[in-house]
Amino acid sequence: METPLLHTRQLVIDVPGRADGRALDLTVRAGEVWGVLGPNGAGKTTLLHTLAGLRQARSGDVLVRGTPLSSWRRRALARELAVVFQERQEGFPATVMETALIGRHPWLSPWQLEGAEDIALARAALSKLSVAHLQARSLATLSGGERQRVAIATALAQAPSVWLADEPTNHLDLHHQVAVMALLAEQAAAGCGVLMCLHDLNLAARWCDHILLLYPDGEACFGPADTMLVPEALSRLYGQPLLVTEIDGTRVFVPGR
Ligand SMILES: Nc1ncnc2c1ncn2[C@@H]1O[C@H](COP(=O)(O)OP(=O)(O)OP(=O)(O)O)[C@@H](O)[C@H]1O
Repeated sequence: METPLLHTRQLVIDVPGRADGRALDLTVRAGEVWGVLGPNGAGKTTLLHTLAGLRQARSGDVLVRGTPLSSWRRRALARELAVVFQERQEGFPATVMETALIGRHPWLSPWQLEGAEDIALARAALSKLSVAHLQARSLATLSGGERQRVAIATALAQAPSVWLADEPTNHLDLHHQVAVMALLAEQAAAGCGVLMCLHDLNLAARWCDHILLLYPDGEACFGPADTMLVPEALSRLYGQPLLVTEIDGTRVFVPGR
């Protein structure tokens, strides 16, 4: 069988003060869209950062194309993995275009300047996220949703094989939430692997084919979306009664009162 884009071996993430919970043997293959669901503090961001090699695991391994993260050179890894962070700190002042071009850096040699092709790819990514008209603007002047779309455009310009996205629909209006979910699904259809943390069950049900449920005590279960997105499991996950119906072939969840 083909080497998966991303997999973990007995991975235990390091959530301070928490027992180990379930060691994860996850496999994200080309074409798959994974949603990670769980209540606040369950460890979704910690998992995503651990998968990206930004945070040390307590134990176990993360492998990209069958090679442990520790064996990858940073630049080569950045050609494979893009991370869309939940909240970004303002770094130095940068324009939208300069930000999108950062996505091209893994593809350039250390002191090489971006070329016409990089600029064209960055512009195409900004267009795809409907923020090309903002390209000369300082990032600091953007709205929350515009900034989120620039972050996703930057990852798109990076042309990764694996997308790790932390609540990618954060700050987005409904139309742009759908546009971003469609973009991630399109990336998967083109051969990428996608793993994202989500709070919106309905977006997860509509767009994800695999789901990981992460519980606050470190327990977890995962599998095909239709086996995971069941009201009993989700009600237990969030400590919140849920009702389910089906519209247009997709499960729709409504909180109980
Ligand atoms: N550096 C740290 N020191 C102490 N505790 C931390 C640290 N980083 C994370 N935590 C704790 O680890 C737990 C998991 O955090 P994490 O951000 O992964 O949760 P999450 O599932 O992404 O939550 P949310 O839905 O609120 O984004 C939280 O209780 C958090 O407070």
